[in-house]
Amino acid sequence: MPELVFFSGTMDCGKSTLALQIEHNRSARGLQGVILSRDDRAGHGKLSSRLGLVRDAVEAAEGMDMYAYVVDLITRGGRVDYVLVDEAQFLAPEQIDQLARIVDDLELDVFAFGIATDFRTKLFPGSQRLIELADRIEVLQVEALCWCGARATHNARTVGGRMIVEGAQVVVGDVNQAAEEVGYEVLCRRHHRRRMTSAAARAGALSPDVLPVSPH
Ligand SMILES: Nc1ncnc2c1ncn2[C@@H]1O[C@H](COP(=O)(O)OP(=O)(O)O)[C@@H](O)[C@H]1O
Ligand SMILES: Cc1cn([C@H]2C[C@H](O)[C@@H](COP(=O)(O)O)O2)c(=O)[nH]c1=O
Repeated sequence: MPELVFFSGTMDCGKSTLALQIEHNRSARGLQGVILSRDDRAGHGKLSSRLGLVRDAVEAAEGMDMYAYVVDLITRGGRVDYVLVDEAQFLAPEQIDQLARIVDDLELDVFAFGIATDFRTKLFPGSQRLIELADRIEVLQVEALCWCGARATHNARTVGGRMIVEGAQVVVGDVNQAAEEVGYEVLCRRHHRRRMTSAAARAGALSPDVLPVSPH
């Protein structure tokens, strides 16, 4: 039975790596996938992993009808055995509905990879729709860790290592960015709530009175 599967986890937990592995294993057995991505850090039309692998992908642009794209490919004689989408959090909810229609009407597996929540802990609209529609949600087994050693469950946006809570929902970026650049850091909920990034924790350790921990 074909499925819509949402592989989810924090940033930097191995989602793109798994996407590339799934594609590799299937293509090794002669299966042909449609590989889509949206706003990958490596550029438009790319699917990249921090392990260093990168491959070409179809850019899942704003307004693109995912169902019509696959139907058109098949109508023109192309072979499609499955569909894979990275950075699926950036898709519009209606594009997720189109992915579900690919599963139901074309009977193809669709594998979507993405983070569920943004730097303010709010669901991305695309991820919300995936949670609503997916046959299965898989949480990645390789845990990203907070600086305290606990499992990281949330994504923080940082400038110079300090957590910020204002700004646009979508800002393409990476973890471990140089100071002053906008970047991201994965944290456990406790430290996300306290806005305590690794840099803030280091500063707190140097002068314990700098960062009183709010009980709220
Ligand atoms: N130098 C490295 N050696 C081993 N593993 C690494 C290295 N750099 C990154 N990784 C692994 O890659 C993971 C990030 O993979 P990636 O697919 O880019 O994540 P995601 O798509 O979830 O943001 C890290 O959690 C880590 O396990
Ligand atoms: C938390 C958060 C992240 N983003 C962006 C930053 C990256 O470009 C991607 C996540 O990529 P990854 O492969 O999972 O590391 O999402 C964003 O735009 N807004 C956010 O709040």
